Amino acid sequence: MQLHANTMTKPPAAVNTRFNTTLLRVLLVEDEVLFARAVAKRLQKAGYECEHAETIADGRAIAKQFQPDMALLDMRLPDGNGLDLLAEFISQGISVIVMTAYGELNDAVNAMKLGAIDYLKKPIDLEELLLIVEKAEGATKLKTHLDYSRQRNAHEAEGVEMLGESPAIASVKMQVKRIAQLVAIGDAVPPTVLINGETGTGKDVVARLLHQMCEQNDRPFVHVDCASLPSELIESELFGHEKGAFTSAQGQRVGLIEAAEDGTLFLDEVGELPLALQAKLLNVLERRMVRRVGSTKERPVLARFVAATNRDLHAMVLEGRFRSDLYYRLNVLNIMMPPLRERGDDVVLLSRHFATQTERRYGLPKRYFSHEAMQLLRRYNWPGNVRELRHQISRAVLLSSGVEVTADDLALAIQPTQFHTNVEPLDIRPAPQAPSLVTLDSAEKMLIENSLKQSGNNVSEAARLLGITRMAMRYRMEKHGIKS
Ligand SMILES: Nc1ncnc2c1ncn2[C@@H]1O[C@H](COP(=O)(O)OP(=O)(O)OP(=O)(O)O)[C@@H](O)[C@H]1O
Repeated sequence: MQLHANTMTKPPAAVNTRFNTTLLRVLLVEDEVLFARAVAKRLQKAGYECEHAETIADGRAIAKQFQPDMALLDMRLPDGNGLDLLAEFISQGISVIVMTAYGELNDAVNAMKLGAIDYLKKPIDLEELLLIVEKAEGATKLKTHLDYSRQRNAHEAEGVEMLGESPAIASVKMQVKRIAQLVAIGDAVPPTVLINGETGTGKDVVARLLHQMCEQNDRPFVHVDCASLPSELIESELFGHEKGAFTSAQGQRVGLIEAAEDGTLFLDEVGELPLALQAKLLNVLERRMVRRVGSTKERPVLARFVAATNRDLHAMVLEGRFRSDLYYRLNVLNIMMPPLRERGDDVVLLSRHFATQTERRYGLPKRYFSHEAMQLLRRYNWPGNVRELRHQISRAVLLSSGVEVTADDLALAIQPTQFHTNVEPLDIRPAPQAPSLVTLDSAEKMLIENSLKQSGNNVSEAARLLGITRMAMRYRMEKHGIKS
C-alpha cells in the first residue's frame, strides 16, 4: 500500500474523540498524482486535513486509519470503478463528492442515486471544488464540526474584528463589553444572550467577540448552525449519544452542548430548531443538565448560551412555531444588530477594509474608490448587509481594470426607492451593465494573464503575485489554454 501523502503531522484520532481534533478530514481518491497534490494543497490551505490514495484498495485502507469526514472520489481508478467504494464510504457515514471525466454523466447520475452529495466534472477548477466541499459541509452535520474546529483555531490564531465607528455599532460594542464583564457569582450561570438582526449584519461576529472578551476565552466556542443540521441528526449532535442508542450509533459520542464545556455554545439560526427539540433545549437551559441519547446519566452544563436569529421570534411565538417559554429563556439579554444602511459612514470604512483584504490576497496594487463609486456605496440600501458589501467590494477590486474602482465596477443596480432618506438623491443613470457580462471564468483568466504580463512571463512570480501556488497557477493556465 502506498500512502501519498501530504503534510499530515498528527496521528489519526479515534472516531469518538473527533471533537478533540482540530481539522475536518478529507480523503482524496484520485490516480492523477499532480492534480491530487494541487487539490490537497488547496484544501489544506483552506483549513482541511487531507490524505490521498491512488487506488480503490489504498482508499479503503487509508480510510480505516484516517477516519475521513468527507471523500472526493474519482470514478475511473486503476483497480476498478469508484462506485464500488462509494457505497462502502456512505455506509461508514463518510460524505462523498464524486469526480467524473468529461462525458461520464451516467457515473455522476448513478453516484447521486447511491447517495453522493454532489459531483464535479473534470477538468476541475480548484476554487469550484472548494465551494462544493464547503457547500457539502453546510448540508451535513460536518458543518458543525468544522465551525467548532475552525473557531478553536481562529481564536488561537487571530482576534475577531467588529469594525465600525457609527453610534449604532459603538452601542453594540458597549453592550458586548458589559455582558462579557458580568461575572457569575457562586453557582450562577452566565445569562443567555439573544442576538437579532437581518442577514449579514454580523451576528456571528458579535457572538465570537463576546466569547473573546469573556474570561473563559480559552475555552471552546462551539458554533451550531440549527438550519443546516439534518433533523434526524440534530438530537444526537446536540445531546450526544451512548453506544447502541440507535441502529447506527456504533460508538459513544459527546454532544455539542457538552463539547462547549464552560465556553460558549452559539446556537445560530435558532428559529429553525424543530419544536420537539425546542422542548429539550428548554429543559437543558432550565435545569442546566444534559443527558445523552440512550443514557440514564445526567451531566452538568456550564456553557454560556448565545443564540442568534434573523427571524421575528416573537411573531413565530404568536404563530405557534416557536415555544414562548424558550423564547423568554433565550431572550434574557438582547443585542439588536443594526442594518448596514443605518451605520452611516461605516460603509466607507468597511469598504476600504474589504478592498485591502482582497488586494493582499491577490497581490494587487492598492485600489482607490472614485467619487461616484463612494456615493453609490453610501446610498445603496444593502439588503444583504455587511456580507453583501464584502462580496461586492472584492468582486469590484478584482474586476477593476486600473487602480481606480469606478461606479461601473460595482454591480449595484440602485433604485430611487433604495436611497437613504437623509441624503440628496444621486444622479439617476442606467444601472451598470458591464459587470454582469463578466463571468468568474473570464475574470480569472484576465487575472492570470495580467499577473503573467506583470511578471514578464515568470510563472512562479505570477503565482506569487496572485497568492497561489505554482502548481495551482499551472493548473489554471492549462485550464484557460494560456502558455507561458
Ligand atoms: N462589523 C464588521 N466588521 C468586519 N466584518 C464584518 C462585520 N460585520 C460583519 N462582518 C463580516 O460580514 C460577513 C457576515 O457576517 P456574519 O456571518 O456575522 O452575519 P450574520 O448576521 O451572522 O449573518 P446570517 O444571519 O446570514 O447568519 C462575515 O464575513 C463577517 O466577518
